Amino acid sequence: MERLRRTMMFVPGANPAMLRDAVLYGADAIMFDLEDAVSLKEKDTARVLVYSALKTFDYSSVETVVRVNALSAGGRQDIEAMVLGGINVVRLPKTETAQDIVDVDEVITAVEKKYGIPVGTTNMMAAIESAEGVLNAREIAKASPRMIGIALGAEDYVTSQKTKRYADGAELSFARNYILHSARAAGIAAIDTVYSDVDNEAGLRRETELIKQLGFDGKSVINPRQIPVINGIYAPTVEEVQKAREVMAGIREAEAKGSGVIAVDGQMVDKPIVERAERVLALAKATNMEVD
Ligand SMILES: CC(=O)SCCNC(=O)CCNC(=O)[C@H](O)C(C)(C)COP(=O)(O)OP(=O)(O)OC[C@H]1O[C@@H](n2cnc3c(N)ncnc32)[C@H](O)[C@@H]1OP(=O)(O)O
Ligand SMILES: O=C([O-])CC(=O)C(=O)O
Ligand SMILES: [Mg+2]
Repeated sequence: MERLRRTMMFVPGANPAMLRDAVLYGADAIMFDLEDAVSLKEKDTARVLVYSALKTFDYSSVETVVRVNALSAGGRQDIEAMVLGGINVVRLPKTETAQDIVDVDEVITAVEKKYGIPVGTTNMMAAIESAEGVLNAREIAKASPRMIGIALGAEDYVTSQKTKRYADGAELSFARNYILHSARAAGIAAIDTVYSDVDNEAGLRRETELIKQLGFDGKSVINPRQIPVINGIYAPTVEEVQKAREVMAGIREAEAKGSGVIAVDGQMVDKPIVERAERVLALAKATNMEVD
């Protein structure tokens, strides 16, 4: 089973208490922020704080991600400190072109070589936050073998589209679908954007149901209260697990009889349905549900 990326929690890099406790809340990934959650005068402090957090705290149960600044705005120093600190993934915000990814890849490679870290150790992802970025998503997703995912950054995106976020998400429909297709075509993860209204649990639920239906792996998160809601929506239900087990038992029986297709509860079961059942069981196992 591929790595779970249901919840990636932003943690402002200049906040020592949040850096210390971030791992406690059950997010699949902790995303240290050196970009928009950090004021200009705190940029250097945040870089040092996140570096020492990486060296001090045990993040082994989660994937560590850092949102760096643009290469022209301190990103080189960010990357050097984070790669040296052992970060798992560098996330480039406001990615516009595949060349942006190639440029960051080169900086990471230079840092890995400088410190004797095997080249390729550090993964990358891109946040896409503009029309240009969305239209180039397909090339961005394939721009480096380090790429593990692409994410929508909807707050900047709607601003650049001269709109705002609405409850039904219609303004994000094209970007979400294009980013999702680009990620799937490249064989990497698709991560949906943050839900900024932290006190609106019903709204978060609606949005998460929608992006799960589309096929996203998960969402970026800004507050610990959002994590159990999203992880819960992504967990398979007991009925889904039961159905998946019936499908697997049925297909084993059919294969024993030399057939590739059977009916379970009046529904046709063939290869893609078996693949989905396997995914449900793997997801159930990964989320510690009882499967057998
Ligand atoms: C458009 C973008 O770029 S989004 C990405 C950049 N933005 C961010 O990173 C924002 C991150 N989130 C936050 O700063 C905060 O959650 C806010 C400002 C949205 C809300 O703050 P609050 O109302 O104080 O949150 P809340 O009361 O739920 O906090 C509860 C606890 O969780 C902690 N917490 C809140 N958010 C986070 C976080 N993102 N990471 C780690 N810990 C957090 C708080 O420190 C608090 O801890 P405590 O109980 O030990 O004091
Ligand atoms: O990447 C995200 O979801 C947060 C962000 O920067 C944006 O929405 O502009
Ligand atoms: Mg943004």
